[in-house]
Amino acid sequence: MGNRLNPDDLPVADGRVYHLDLAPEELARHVIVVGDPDRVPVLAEAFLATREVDRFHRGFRTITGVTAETGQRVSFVTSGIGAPSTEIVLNELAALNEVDFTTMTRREQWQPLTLVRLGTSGGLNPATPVGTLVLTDYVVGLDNTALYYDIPLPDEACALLEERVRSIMTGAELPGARFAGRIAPYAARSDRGLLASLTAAAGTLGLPWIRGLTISSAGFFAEQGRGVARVGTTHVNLLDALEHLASPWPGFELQNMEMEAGFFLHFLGGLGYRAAAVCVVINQRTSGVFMADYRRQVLDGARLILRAFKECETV
Ligand SMILES: O=P(O)(O)O[C@H]1O[C@H](CO)[C@@H](O)[C@H]1O
Ligand SMILES: O=c1cc[nH]c(=O)[nH]1
Repeated sequence: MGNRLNPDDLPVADGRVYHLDLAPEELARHVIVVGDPDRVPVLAEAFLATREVDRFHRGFRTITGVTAETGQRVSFVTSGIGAPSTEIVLNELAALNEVDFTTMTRREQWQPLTLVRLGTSGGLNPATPVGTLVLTDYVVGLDNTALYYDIPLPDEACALLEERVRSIMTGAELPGARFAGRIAPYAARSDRGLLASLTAAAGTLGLPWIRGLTISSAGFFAEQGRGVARVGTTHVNLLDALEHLASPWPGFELQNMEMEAGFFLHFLGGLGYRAAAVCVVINQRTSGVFMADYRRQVLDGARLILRAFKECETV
């Protein structure tokens, strides 16, 4: 029992993990993770033929069931907003998959989970219309939550991206800003096989979609170039600066900005799970257009992911 987990390290009450209020057998091996808890019942209503679990705790709604279209068991899980919240959820999902809750020890064997983040995002590419589904190829995270997890660089493209974004961020800093030089961009990528399945499903369904580069910010306002508050910001014209990122590399077109894909792909890639991100472009940061009703596009995104899950199952 040397590797028994301390109840304070992994809090479990009534056999269910603390924040998600979920037991190991209640989690499916294919998971769609959404930011907004209200999106969970919408997806369940649209896609599940049967429901076996519906839980809501600490703002995290989870529904598990079998889909009508593919007959696959799937969980819809909430990440909440931002990397810190996502860090809690993904650690608990991994524990549900890898820990025996009766002995509180790590299982010797477990199957990797397959997870896709389905979210909304701000469009950074003027050529990509609002309503498009962005399949994240690579992501650069600007939060510091991921920096607590020492995961090797996935490839050379990630190394290049980290360097480029670091240099762009530094160049956009206001001279003398207190936190100048403190932001450390990190890059991650979607699982190649899962991304290929998503790309194939998107082509089959005939939806507006594009593959590209995503920026994951640590916040929604100053972090995404929104100077709303009455305090100064560390960077000037951050969005203008980031827009210059894509140009040197065909295939690395910058597409969108959101708040979870960076940690999601970094952490899950480190665990060896299959993970990807699909986000609807709901506004155009460069022109200021905003689409408040994106329910149909989110449902399209979920349909696409469920198709890809089914294809992956046979690979
Ligand atoms: O729609 P979700 O999945 O929440 O994603 C986006 O929307 C939130 C900001 O409004 C952030 O969580 C961002 O990543
Ligand atoms: O602009 C946007 C829209 C959605 N989500 C974000 O994080 N930013």
